[in-house]
Amino acid sequence: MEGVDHLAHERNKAQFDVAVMKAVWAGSRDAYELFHRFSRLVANDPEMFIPAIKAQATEEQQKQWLPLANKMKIIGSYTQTELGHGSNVRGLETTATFDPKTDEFVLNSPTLTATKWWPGGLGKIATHALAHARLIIDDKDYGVHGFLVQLRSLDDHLTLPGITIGDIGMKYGSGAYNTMDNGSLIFDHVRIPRNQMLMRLSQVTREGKYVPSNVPRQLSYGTMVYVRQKIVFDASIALSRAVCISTRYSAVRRQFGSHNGSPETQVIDYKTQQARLFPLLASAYAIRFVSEWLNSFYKDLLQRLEAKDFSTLPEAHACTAGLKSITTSVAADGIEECRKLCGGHGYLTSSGLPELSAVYIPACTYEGDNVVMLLQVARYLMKTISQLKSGNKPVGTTAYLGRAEQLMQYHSDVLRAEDWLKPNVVVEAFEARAARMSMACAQNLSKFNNPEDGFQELSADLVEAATAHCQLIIVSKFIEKLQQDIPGKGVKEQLGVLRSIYALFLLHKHIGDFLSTDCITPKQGYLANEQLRSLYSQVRPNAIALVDAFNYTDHFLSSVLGRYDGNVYPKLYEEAWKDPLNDTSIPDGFHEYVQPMLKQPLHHGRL
Ligand SMILES: CCCCCCCC/C=C\CCCCCC(=O)SCCNC(=O)CCNC(=O)[C@H](O)C(C)(C)COP(=O)(O)OP(=O)(O)OC[C@H]1O[C@@H](n2cnc3c(N)ncnc32)[C@H](O)[C@@H]1OP(=O)(O)O
Ligand SMILES: Cc1cc2nc3c(=O)[nH]c(=O)nc-3n(C[C@H](O)[C@H](O)[C@H](O)COP(=O)(O)OP(=O)(O)OC[C@H]3O[C@@H](n4cnc5c(N)ncnc54)[C@H](O)[C@@H]3O)c2cc1C
Repeated sequence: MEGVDHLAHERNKAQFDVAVMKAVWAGSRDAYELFHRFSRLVANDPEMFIPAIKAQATEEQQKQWLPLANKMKIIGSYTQTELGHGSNVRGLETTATFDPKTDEFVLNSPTLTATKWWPGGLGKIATHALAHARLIIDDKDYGVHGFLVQLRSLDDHLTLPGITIGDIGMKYGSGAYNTMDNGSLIFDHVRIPRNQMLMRLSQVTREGKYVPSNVPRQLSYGTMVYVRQKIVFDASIALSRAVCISTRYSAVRRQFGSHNGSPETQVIDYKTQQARLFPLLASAYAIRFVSEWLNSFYKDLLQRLEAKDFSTLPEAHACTAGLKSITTSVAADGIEECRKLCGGHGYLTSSGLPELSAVYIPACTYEGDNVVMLLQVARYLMKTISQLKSGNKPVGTTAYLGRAEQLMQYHSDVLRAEDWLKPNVVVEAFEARAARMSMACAQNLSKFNNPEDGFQELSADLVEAATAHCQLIIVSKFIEKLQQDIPGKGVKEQLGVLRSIYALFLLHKHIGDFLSTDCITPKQGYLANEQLRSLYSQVRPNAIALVDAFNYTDHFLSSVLGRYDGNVYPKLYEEAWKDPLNDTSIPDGFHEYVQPMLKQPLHHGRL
């Protein structure tokens, strides 16, 4: 029935102020108002290019290029990855050789594997590329730098001489990511003026002298730091969208349990459904809050960089790389789990979930493969530990490693299931687990003569240690969020429940880590699980209101199963009838191919 709210009885169960929770989810009341007024930002925003210019171009270059990019007079593509090299940026092969006679750089792709491959917008639309290439002066290789290269005529959009561009072809699924023209590009001795090398961080003079910057070379990777922190925020959107669909549908869907004609059981009431769904609901909130924190950390980094304070750059890199990795993996896996939670209907395009999954899963790869990113975190952790000996006191997200000795002695004092609700009890257990895993890696590394050999050999353990560290950050930031003043009836209580679910679910999932590092006993692990079950029951009456707090419109969700009004079945049926196969009752080709078979004579009563 139109106009009837089939989920009203669920909404009436809520024990908290949903309007206030909407503002908490949005970040502030103002952010909520803004969000309410404006439609969502489109994920594949072609402005990727612009942050890179801001980060790497001189003021003069910015004055020249940014107005053009902002007014869409030029369309740029961030062109870094090559056919043979993605993760290993230092291994890129494209060259930009300085020609002192003409005061130009000559861009060239010396091999097939040097072909630029993947950059978004490059295949068909971009007029310019921010191309990453090795700077060569007098046969000397100065490593990878950024160059602005015009690709296509601004008059007729035809490619310029020496440039071969194409689209790299269809991608996973048939959905929206195929509307993105990820491209391939070969340079054949393409000339650009010297002032089109981005020279904020290092310069090449008219005489061909390389002037290295007095700032860390890692600043040239600044765009990746910027985009990675954006991707963490994006993960909260993608996961919460899937969770919203799956939670609403789980309250609508009924299976089994009918007695004497009573309705069947709502599948959301099955404990197994809750144990799969509610941790994802909690994860969506956890990722949202950690992304909020990461964004403020990033803003602080920018202010420091302005003042030539580079002290937090390594931590910013480790946090953005690690959180990008953890949150996109959780979101990608979570979307797939949400699809399964919707049973067969989840596999229909009209559920919105297959499309969301196909568009989202490359987030685990782009802007840094997730394992490669965790290995960067592991390097940072190992470096931090190695500096402990020289009295360096770690700060920020690694401050706990400064208490490593104490954490090595830690044994959880949990006696009852409710003890696991205390934030300090949880944080200590997560700190001890992360510290012990990292310390064990550091100790094993010290047995190798060549640290790089050791790093390779132990890389699987290092990834696990990095994961434990990143999970600790997320748990801690959730706890810190709740230390803020949050008004509204029941809002803080509900967030407290979600915080505990998030932490205890992780503890349950990684129980092997906690037990093998001797941080908790099997009995304490059992108590954590007992507490988790009781928390699921507390979330149950609030589940629909907690996803309503995301404030997503039906248009944004694009899902028959996730409709706000829960009116799923008539709409599913209606959607099916929009399938072009249903335009005619006899399918194309039936008369040509199927009917002749049906008309073949029977032999002895058989075909
Ligand atoms: C604009 C809005 C965006 C909205 C976003 C939401 C939606 C997005 C939707 C679609 C977007 C799709 C975008 C996709 C775009 C791309 O994929 S662009 C290509 C991205 N490519 C990568 O991410 C490559 C990954 N590889 C790397 O980052 C590096 O090669 C590496 C870090 C793995 C290794 O670099 P290398 O120089 O070889 O490093 P090391 O020798 O290991 O390290 C040297 C030191 O530098 C430190 N470091 C490394 N990276 C950074 C960094 N980014 N910032 C600061 N510092 C860094 C590293 O820790 C080492 O430090 P130490 O010497 O102290 O140990
Ligand atoms: C949808 C999409 C959009 C993209 N957009 C852009 C763009 O706009 N611009 C751009 O320049 N690029 C873009 N890329 C490219 C993207 O950044 C790279 O694909 C990404 O950085 C991963 O690099 P790779 O493909 O070389 O993976 P590889 O490094 O080849 O990864 C293959 C496997 O090797 C493993 N591996 C690699 N190195 C190590 C190591 N050191 N230790 C252990 N394991 C390792 C990885 O974990 C992975 O399992 C895009 C990619 C995708 C999928």
